Amino acid sequence: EIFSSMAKIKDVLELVQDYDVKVEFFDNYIRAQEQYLEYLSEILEVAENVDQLLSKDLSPEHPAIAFRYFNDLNVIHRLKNKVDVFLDEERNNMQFDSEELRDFVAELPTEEDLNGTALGITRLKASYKLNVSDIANGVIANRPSRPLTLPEILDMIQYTYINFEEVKGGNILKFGLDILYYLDRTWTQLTEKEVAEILTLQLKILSFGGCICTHEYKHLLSSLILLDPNASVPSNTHCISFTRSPDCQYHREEFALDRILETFYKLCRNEPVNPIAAVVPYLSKQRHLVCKYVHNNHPYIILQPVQIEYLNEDRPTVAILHDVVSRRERTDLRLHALDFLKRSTVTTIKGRVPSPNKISQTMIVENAIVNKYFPSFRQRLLGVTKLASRSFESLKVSNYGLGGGYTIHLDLLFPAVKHNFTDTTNNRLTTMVTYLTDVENGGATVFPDLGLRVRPQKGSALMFFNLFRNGTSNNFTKHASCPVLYGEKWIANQWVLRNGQEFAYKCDLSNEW
Ligand SMILES: O=C(O)CCC(=O)C(=O)O
Ligand SMILES: [Fe+2]
Repeated sequence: EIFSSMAKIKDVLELVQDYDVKVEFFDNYIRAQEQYLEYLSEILEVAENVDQLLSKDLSPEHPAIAFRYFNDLNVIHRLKNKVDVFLDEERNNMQFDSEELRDFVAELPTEEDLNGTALGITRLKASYKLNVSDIANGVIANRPSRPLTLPEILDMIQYTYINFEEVKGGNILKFGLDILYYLDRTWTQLTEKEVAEILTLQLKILSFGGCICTHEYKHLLSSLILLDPNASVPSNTHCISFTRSPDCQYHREEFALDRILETFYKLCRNEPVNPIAAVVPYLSKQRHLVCKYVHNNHPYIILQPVQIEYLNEDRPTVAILHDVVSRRERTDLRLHALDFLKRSTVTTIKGRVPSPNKISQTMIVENAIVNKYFPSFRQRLLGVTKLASRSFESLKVSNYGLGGGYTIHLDLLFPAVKHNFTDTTNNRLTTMVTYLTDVENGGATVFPDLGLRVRPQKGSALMFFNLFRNGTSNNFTKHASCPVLYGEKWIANQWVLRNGQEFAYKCDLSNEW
């Protein structure tokens, strides 16, 4: 009882005064909890959004849908710092595992992923001549999805130009401008703020292209200033070399590509192309091309011979080996690879960096593992090619990403010595690209010089010889993977080195097969 003693009443009041400090603590605590709850409800909102998309059975193999997922999930990632601060201050007395939340957030797509996705879409647009209205309407490869909202499109364009300096390219500039012009023409109820945003982006892109003195730039600029006199105007900081005409008409024209790129893209779109003149004499034999069954008396294929389909008989030999990987092996290889996949990299003066030419993740399956877990696959390749097993490299499994592909290249380990006739380096004699999946749309392997296009067929291997008999590089084998337009592409590459094949493939001084 307190009321019956004045001394005790005073005591209580003093106690409350002492407690002020603690009140501040509670105040902070509650505010932090409120922020945290706010953060969690933002996560929930995004998760519900994604859930709703997923429940409509919309596949992330659809580039526009993938962009939308990433854009949504990135919202959570951007709040990462908030949750980190909260968790670090140990004010979390929530009923769930906060480390788990931290791990979850760390796995979500970053700005770099959004940049990569947006660039993937620009690559698809350029290589497959996609039309901007389709992209804006969420239609890719005739697969529909919900039209992108204006903020989503603007986000997509913004993300395209993050790290722009590193990815300079006409098609990338053209992508943003094309979509913005499309928006300009089609959006009827844009707010002033949205128009200003579009104008700012247009100016920014034009300035990337070094076009700030043009009539067009000045015109856009005056419209922007009218809308927002305080607008911060992007200035020309990057004057890049591909501005073709002084009045910057490039956004209305297609970029001129060099012949080989042009051929590459045409092959990707399955348009007819002619092989280069130098290989025409060797292609004449194509009339006699055969499709044959081979077992070479090899125990693994004697009961189930392998069908070889020649696409080019000579200089270089290009063939498809049908059904060399079983369904079980294809699934097991993919499952095995999944945990180890790493972004394909190249070595530069700055060390190993993500390869701009190969948009995929890869992993190596060592020979011991291949021989133990995938013996039939290995044996079938040995049986059909009659090559010596000691020169088989480890298997390299790759999975391409969004808009992922591999630009034109030769499969040589030592490109620097490719014209040296006294070359004794142990280069790659044979490539076998084994397709572990079909690809719904895109993702063909193409040979621009030969005018050849090979559509991935699960279980089959595309085989070609990279070297002439004298050991020098056959540059007609340059090849590329078209970007995956829709679906998923998994391959396993089996390279076979030259040394050790002296009996299987005799060498001589000729540069012929
Ligand atoms: O993915 C493809 O179709 C080709 C792959 C390739 O050329 C390579 O990995 O060297
Ligand atoms: Fe290759």
